[in-house]
Amino acid sequence: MRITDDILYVGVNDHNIDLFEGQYIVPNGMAYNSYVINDEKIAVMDTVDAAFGDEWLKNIADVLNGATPDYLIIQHMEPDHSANIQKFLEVYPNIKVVGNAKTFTMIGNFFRDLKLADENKLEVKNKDTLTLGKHELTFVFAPMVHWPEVMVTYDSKDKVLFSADGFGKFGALDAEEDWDCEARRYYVGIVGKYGAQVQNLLKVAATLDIQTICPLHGPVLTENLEHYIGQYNTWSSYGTESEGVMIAYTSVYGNTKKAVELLAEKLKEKGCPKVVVTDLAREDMAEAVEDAFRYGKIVLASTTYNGDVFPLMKTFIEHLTERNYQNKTIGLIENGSWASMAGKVMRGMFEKSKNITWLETSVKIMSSMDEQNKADIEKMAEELM
Ligand SMILES: Cc1cc2nc3c(=O)[nH]c(=O)nc-3n(C[C@H](O)[C@H](O)[C@H](O)COP(=O)(O)O)c2cc1C
Repeated sequence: MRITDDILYVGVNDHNIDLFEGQYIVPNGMAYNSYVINDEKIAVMDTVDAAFGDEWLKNIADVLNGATPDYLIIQHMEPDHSANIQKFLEVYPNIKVVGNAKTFTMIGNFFRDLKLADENKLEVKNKDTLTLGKHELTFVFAPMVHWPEVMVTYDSKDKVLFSADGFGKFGALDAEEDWDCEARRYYVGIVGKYGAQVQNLLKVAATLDIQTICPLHGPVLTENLEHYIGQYNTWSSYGTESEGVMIAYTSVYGNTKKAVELLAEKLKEKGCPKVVVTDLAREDMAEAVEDAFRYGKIVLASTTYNGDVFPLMKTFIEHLTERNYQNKTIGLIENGSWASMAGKVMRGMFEKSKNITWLETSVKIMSSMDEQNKADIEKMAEELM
């Protein structure tokens, strides 16, 4: 695949993957992207997952027609991108691996048998440039987006931003699917905690003339870049992407679920633009977490369980607070049969979260809804509109 006259795609699709990063289901697989910049000097941008080393090397050889690369640029050290440095050196022993000080420390720690000679290393500092001929590359450090050694690379000739894991998504490149949905699940799940760092990077990106974004996962972005950058701006500022309400619940015997259904019905009656109801025991957790970040208003409804909140709700809230959940309006529905604790625990879990607005109305059910609960649900729906 040709991206510009001189930039070629040499990545791979993975349809064998079980879980991405040990926890995310990827029904449409995963792509590990890699690119060749073909100039007087030839640079390869990142490697791919260990399982695809041979396929990747073949892709490179196919586009190089016998030429030899000069540089292997390592933007990010997660092994799905860095696993084949050794393999690459075995085929091209005279190349220089380009990275920063943190990259080289991580190479040593991840790959104990890989002894990089000084002549195989080119250490760069933030904003350093590397000229390949017509192409001048600028390395922009992006610490904690989402690892400390991450750097992105800007090619001023073709106006391409190689964005490391930024602008990536789940799904192999041969899968036809909506970008926003799987890019949001990827972003919130994997980078969500580091909104402030992404905002810093977006500020630098705004100073560059970018016509193409080449991420390490997901499709190369060539059109409508304002949309993708706009989405990243919303996500990283913990803004509201879509109007509506998300209701996440757990229920053992179905009484909390009934209250949730009533609330959803009331909201729809009142014309709420979107009501998303999520059963935390049955939905993909990453999908639920993604929705909680997407909407500005959420309602958490949970049973009390052994003097605590139901475990799946606890896990869900931990997923939110761990990712710096903020700027949201939250309502609570709790249920207990003798000493309800769920509401108190749920609220307490957001103690350190910034800019949370609590609905005035909360709903406290004793086993099953009574008339007061129904009236409160009506009031809660009113408040959410
Ligand atoms: C294992 C277990 C532990 C529970 N612990 C408590 C508790 O500590 N306090 C309480 O008030 N209710 C407790 N309950 C009862 C439920 O919270 C209560 O029956 C609630 O109404 C269930 O709502 P649901 O119909 O939506 O499942 C417990 C239930 C189960 C199954």
